[in-house]
Amino acid sequence: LQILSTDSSKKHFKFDHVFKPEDSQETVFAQTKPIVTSVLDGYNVCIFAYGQTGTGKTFTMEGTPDNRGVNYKTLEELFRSSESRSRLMKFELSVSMLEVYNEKIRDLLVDNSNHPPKKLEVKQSAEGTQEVPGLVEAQVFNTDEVWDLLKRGYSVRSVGSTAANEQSSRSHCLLRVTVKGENLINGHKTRSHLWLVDLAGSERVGKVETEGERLKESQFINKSLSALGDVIAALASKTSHIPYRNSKLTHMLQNSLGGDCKTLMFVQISPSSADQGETLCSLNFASRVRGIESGPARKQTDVSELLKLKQMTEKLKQEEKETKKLQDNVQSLQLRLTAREHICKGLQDKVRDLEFQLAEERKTRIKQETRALATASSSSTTSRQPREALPTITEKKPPLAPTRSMRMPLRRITNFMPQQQPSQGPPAKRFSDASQATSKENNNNSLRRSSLVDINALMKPRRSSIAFRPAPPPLAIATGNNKTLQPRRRVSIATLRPEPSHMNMTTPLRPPSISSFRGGNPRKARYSNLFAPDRNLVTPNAMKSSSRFNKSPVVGGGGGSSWKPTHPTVVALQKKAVVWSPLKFRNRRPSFTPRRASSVATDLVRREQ
Ligand SMILES: Nc1ncnc2c1ncn2[C@@H]1O[C@H](COP(=O)(O)OP(=O)(O)OP(=O)(O)O)[C@@H](O)[C@H]1O
Repeated sequence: LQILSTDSSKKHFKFDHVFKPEDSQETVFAQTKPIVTSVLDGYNVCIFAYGQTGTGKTFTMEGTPDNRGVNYKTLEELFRSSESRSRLMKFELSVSMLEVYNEKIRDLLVDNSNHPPKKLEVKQSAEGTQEVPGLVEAQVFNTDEVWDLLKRGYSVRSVGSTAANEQSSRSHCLLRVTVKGENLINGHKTRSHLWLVDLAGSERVGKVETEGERLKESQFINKSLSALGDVIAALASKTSHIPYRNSKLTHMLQNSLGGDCKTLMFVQISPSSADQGETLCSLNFASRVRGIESGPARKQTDVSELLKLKQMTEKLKQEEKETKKLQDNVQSLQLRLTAREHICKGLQDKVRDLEFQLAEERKTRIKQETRALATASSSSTTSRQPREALPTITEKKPPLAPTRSMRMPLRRITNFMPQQQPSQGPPAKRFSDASQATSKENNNNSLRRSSLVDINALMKPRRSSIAFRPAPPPLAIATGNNKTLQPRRRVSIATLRPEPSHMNMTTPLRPPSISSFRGGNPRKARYSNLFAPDRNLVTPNAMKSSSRFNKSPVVGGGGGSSWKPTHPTVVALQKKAVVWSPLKFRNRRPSFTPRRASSVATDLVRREQ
């Protein structure tokens, strides 16, 4: 492009394409179409129009209903191209419209007539791109919807009348087309943006004679365009710091200006020589933009999907770690449970064995007891004098000289065999109690009666029909302990109560006359002699004429006031061992027949003497 100045100087500018005044919208878009369709391939694309106010930027981008501009034709081409690739790719198109008016972002697709405009800010997303949270993003499926949206946005755009343009754009208008593509073959997804920017016209405040609100708008417009120029200069000079955030416009177009996107800029100039200076400024600015060497464009994958996949992968790894940890815990618990079950099984087996052993022992014990009972029963039938009771008698021997309380009626102690009854306490206990009672010589009669009653009650069930001398324990015999024989001496006291008609038996105090023995039954006489005490050995009780033995009433007797012995009494005292021979009682009643053990005892007594 060659600019002829008034001073005949020429300035040459080199651009990719120079459109002539007669070129149509189709001609302009024909040069634009290759780059806008790059958005379908996953590239970010930015197209913006820069130039002096009133030079046709809005006409180029928006166009008129009868002569539609790049915006509409771009979307029209995107729908057509996506349709042609529908076998390989699936696309979703959505549109956003906003304007930067006096350094404020306003959503053009929101009806703000009834409500104050919502404040929007530029934010950097996690993917590193600049986003405007809250901005309406309307999905479109055909060109009619696109045209309706564009008309609605254009209608609310801030437009004012200036000296240079009756419908001057007082803001930067930005149309953002978001394309989401998915490769139907390999599943690869892309998400890219196409920015179509109609910049507010640069203008010289003094020349356009702006004032008031228009002047303020012009100042913001020039400030933002100056920030855009600084960013372009920085990018061209490849400085380390790019001042994108000096204005909302440059901040929002950060990725489109200096990133890995494809950028196209229209520069509208005025053919009027009067606008030569503005034209040269615009051409110089465009020349700097053209000189920017940005990196190669890069296809934009769907970063959101990538981030989701990355997050899912990390979450999956974390869950795998937790799962492995839980599995280890479960395995450990299973091992512990198995060990516990083993221990429990061992204990159950032991309990079962013990129960079985206990049952066997119970059976054996029942058998032994049954056998013992049978044996005891059989022995009791043959002899009602169980030997089990003998040790009790021998161990608990009564005193030699029983006291008054201990003394039993002679008739009562005759012919009984004390037996041990655990339920009533051992008889020795009674004797022991009685021995304690004997330490008190002056017991009253009531105590004596109670003792007698107890003894009678104790001895009543053991009453035997025979006089019996039990054998001493074998151990006592072996050791020669003579004391084991003393209980025999106590039991050896026997009272014979002959029939009133046969007074053949006598006591030492009342010796029978020889004539009476001779005239009577010789057997009884001999038996009486056996129990006759030694005349030289007499117990104190027996020596007393007033002995209580003589005065003791006859149990079950006639109940006379003064008792007199009506029959002779034979007393075998303990100092006088009674010796008899079994042969002498061979023909007697079985109850009078002494046992072999008794004979042994007798022999021992004899040796003792
Ligand atoms: N190539 C063109 N063919 C026919 N008319 C045009 C052409 N370019 C611009 N115009 C007309 O010129 C007038 C101003 O154009 P436009 O509003 O597009 O300028 P602008 O650069 O957007 O101005 P501003 O910056 O103030 O908005 C409009 O009426 C428009 O119809």
